[in-house]
Amino acid sequence: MTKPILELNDIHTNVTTADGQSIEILKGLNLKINSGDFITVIGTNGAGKSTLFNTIAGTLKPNSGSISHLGNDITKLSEEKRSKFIARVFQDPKLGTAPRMTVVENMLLATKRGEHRFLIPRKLKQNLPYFEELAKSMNNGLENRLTTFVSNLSGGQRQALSFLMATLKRPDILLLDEHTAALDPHTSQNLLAATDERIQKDNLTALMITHHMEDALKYGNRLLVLKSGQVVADYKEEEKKKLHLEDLYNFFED
Ligand SMILES: Nc1ncnc2c1ncn2[C@@H]1O[C@H](COP(=O)(O)OP(=O)(O)OP(=O)(O)O)[C@@H](O)[C@H]1O
Repeated sequence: MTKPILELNDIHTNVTTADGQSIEILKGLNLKINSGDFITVIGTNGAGKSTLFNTIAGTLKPNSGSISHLGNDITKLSEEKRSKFIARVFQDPKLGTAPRMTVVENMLLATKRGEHRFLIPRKLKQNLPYFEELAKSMNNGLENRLTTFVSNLSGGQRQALSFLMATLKRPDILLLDEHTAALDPHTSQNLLAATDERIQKDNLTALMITHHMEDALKYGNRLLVLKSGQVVADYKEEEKKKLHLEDLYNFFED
């Protein structure tokens, strides 16, 4: 059998509060992610969803437990080194892009994720048709703003750019941390549709945190429910297809 692309074993992760207290957020979390999985992740506020992403990305180191990537132990690997194979898109449109650079300059930098990065004007010209095609695929006019400074883009265009940048150099694991939450409903649905299309087309492995149960049901082949720092449900393929909104709302009661 092929090795999981990522495996988390008995992960315990603490965070330090403003008054210096260390509190355990992930409490013995286990998860196996297979190549091509598109997993939607839901759970109450404070369930540990972002802490899970921080632990996967290496922003936070677990107190105990292990993480392996294609069978190799990466528990102690730095965030920078993990960025060679893990890409992340955040909720905040200001994160993940360089505001004083143009759209295409940002895209060129993204082709070197996890490496030393500098801009070569010749490469920019060579890649222009490809970048334009990618921008078009986002269906929000980004292709008409290729030489615009990122700070002048709309929130939706900026998030679409962040998403493209995270996927330009194929990541083994793509982490989408409520990447459409700051957008209006129409813009959000547009970006989600473009996200899904790219994930399917490139057969990417992705985890997507969302507070919208409809989206959690609609997208992906797997649905994970987090509660108090543990996985309390993990619906795969056929099981997920049979789920209804009420089934998910039940997890948010008490
Ligand atoms: N860096 C930090 N410093 C202090 N507390 C933190 C930190 N990160 C997270 N926490 C706390 O840890 C708990 C879990 O947070 P986390 O962001 O992982 O939850 P979440 O499931 O993503 O929630 P939400 O849906 O609200 O984003 C929360 O109580 C949060 O306040």
